[in-house]
Parts: sequence; C-alpha cells; structure tokens
Amino acid sequence: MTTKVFIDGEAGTTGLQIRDRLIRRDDIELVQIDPALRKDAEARKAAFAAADVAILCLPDQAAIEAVELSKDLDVRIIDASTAHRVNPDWAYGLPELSADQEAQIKSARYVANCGCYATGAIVLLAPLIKAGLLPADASVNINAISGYTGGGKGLIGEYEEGSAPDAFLYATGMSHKHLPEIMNFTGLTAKPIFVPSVGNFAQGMAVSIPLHLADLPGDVSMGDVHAALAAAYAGAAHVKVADLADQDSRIDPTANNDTNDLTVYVRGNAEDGRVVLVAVLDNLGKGASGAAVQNLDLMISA
Ligand SMILES: NC(=O)C1=CN([C@@H]2O[C@H](COP(=O)(O)OP(=O)(O)OC[C@H]3O[C@@H](n4cnc5c(N)ncnc54)[C@H](OP(=O)(O)O)[C@@H]3O)[C@@H](O)[C@H]2O)C=CC1
Ligand SMILES: CC(=O)N[C@@H](CCC(=O)OP(=O)(O)O)C(=O)O
Repeated sequence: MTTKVFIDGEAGTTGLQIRDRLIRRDDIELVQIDPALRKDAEARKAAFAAADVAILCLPDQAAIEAVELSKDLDVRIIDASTAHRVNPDWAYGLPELSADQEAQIKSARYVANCGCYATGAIVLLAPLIKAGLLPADASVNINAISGYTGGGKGLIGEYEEGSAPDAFLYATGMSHKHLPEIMNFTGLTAKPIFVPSVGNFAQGMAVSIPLHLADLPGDVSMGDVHAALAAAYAGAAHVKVADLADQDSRIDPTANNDTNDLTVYVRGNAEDGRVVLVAVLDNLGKGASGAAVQNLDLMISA
C-alpha cells in the first residue's frame, strides 16, 4: 500500500530536501500541486484532502494557517516550522528522547519536527539531566555553528550574492526561537545562554556545550558523562556516541552532511574535568528534512 504525502512548501529549502528523499520510494506517492497555485488556499485544501500525511515546510504563520485549513480533513500533519513544538496537543518529533516519545509519534495526528539546534542541544542534555548528573537548574551555555541554509531562502540569497560576512554570531540578545523547546524537552529550569553562529558553508552544524564537572554535584567524571550518553543512545539508529578515546582536537560540522545521523562527542580534559559535549548533524538532515522523513516512517509503520 502506498502512502500519499503532500509537501506544503515543496519549493523551499526543507521541502526540496524532503522531496528528494521521498521521490524514488515505491511506498510513497507525492501529491502534487500546480506551482503557480502553491499559496492558493483552495488548491492546498484539495491537496490536504488527497493526502494521508502532509509535511509543512512553511514559515510559522503559514504553518498555523495550513493546520486550520486541514483540521476537518482526514490527514496527519508533520510541521517543520517552530509553530507547534511546545504545544501539548502535538508530539515532539524526537523519537530518541524515549520509547514513549517514539510511541507518541507513531500514533499522533500532529507531529512537530524539532528545531535543528534544539535537536543537538536536547540530545546532549536530556540524558544527563535524566540520569541526575546535571541538575535541572544548572546554568548551561550552548554554542553552535550552522551552515547558511539554516536561514532558509533569505540567508541563502545573502551568501549566494556575496553580501553576508564569512561568519557571524547572532541571537546575542539572548532570545532565540529554539529556547522554549530546549527547556521543555530537557527539563532545564534556568534559561540557557545560547549563542549560535553561521559560517560560509551551505549545510552542516555543530552544537557544543562546555561543562565544568567540578561544578556538578557528586563526583562526576568524564567517563560517567560518556557512559550516560552511550547508554541513552545504545539502540538508536541515527544517534551515535563517539568513543571516549576519540580526543582529536578538531570537530567538522559538515561530517554528517547528506545523512540523517547525529554524532555525539565527549571531549575534554579528564584530569581537571573541563569538558565539551558536541553534537554534529546536518541542519537539513537530522535537523530538518531527514528528521521529517524519520517521523513519517514511524507514523506510517504503526
Ligand atoms: N532551513 C533549515 O535548516 C530548517 C528550516 N526549518 C523550518 O522549515 C520551515 C521552512 O523553512 P525553509 O525551507 O528553510 O524556508 P524557505 O524560505 O527556504 O522555504 C519556505 C517555502 O514556503 C513557501 N511559502 C511561504 N509562504 C507560503 C504560504 N502562505 N503558502 C504556501 N507556501 C508558502 C515559500 O514560497 P516562496 O518562496 O514562493 O514564498 C517557500 O517555498 C520554516 O518554518 C523553518 O523554520 C526547520 C529546520 C531547519
Ligand atoms: C542559521 C539560521 O538562521 N538558523 C535558524 C534556525 C534554523 C531553523 O530553520 O530553525 P527551525 O528548525 O526552528 O526551523 C535560526 O537561527 O533562526
């Protein structure tokens, strides 16, 4: 049996990558819409009606409108935007959080795909808080570097025309749209300091979280941190924890490009307990389109 999938916003950065991942599959039939009518409510409503699952690859406001447009139709929704990620009526699309999370995604009508930076931060932090190694009220710093496709068509245009700097930091005013989901799905009670940056490369990202182990309660070693992360992702197909013996000094944010994989590194100085946790993922893979397809596969496997 084939599953009919409508990608609303198919011509955008995330939409195109999802299309590329689905177009050659025998078990998926893409519901097409005349490109000239891609913003026409009636044409989109007809596409929602024809689909089993719709994947929204739209700006937040357009995603909210799409949910309203399709609410009375028999169609399940995956939303790649930020609009519904902390909405309790939606399943958060990070199955690696727990077996229960994966079960929720399988049966949900509405699944909110996770933010790209948020995926890295939550994968690093959630198991440590759950294991009691990191207190939920800890003051956490999150740094990240992303390829410019993370900024969608607008930022891609700036890099392609050469008007953007080779690299820049942003969100220095301490508000970023991923903070609510990071707090919600790690359990952190204190707002973290989050400083992302963009470099002059198209895709790939590294999210890094420095920790002074001496500041943690108890006697937590670098080995304890690595063991907690390795145990949390032991059965995960798309999250790998690098060996503790891998202590290279460099990390390449593009290392997982064109895959749906995320690699966790625990690096640092075991003797004095200054450690950095790093997650490397493709912002368009596990950070967006790859994750949407992973969630789709869970939803249609049930
Ligand atoms: N890029 C990334 O790394 C990630 C993006 N996301 C999220 O995915 C969503 C899409 O982002 P991205 O692909 O980067 O954005 P883009 O700007 O590349 O694409 C957005 C697409 O939506 C279309 N669109 C805009 N408004 C409407 C509307 N009212 N009805 C129908 N189509 C519309 C646009 O068409 P047109 O260009 O003609 O206006 C465009 O094709 C966003 O919510 C973003 O936050 C999530 C994770 C990562
Ligand atoms: C480089 C860049 O601008 N990145 C975007 C986040 C990427 C993205 O699209 O975030 P969502 O996953 O929440 O949609 C930003 O910081 O706003």
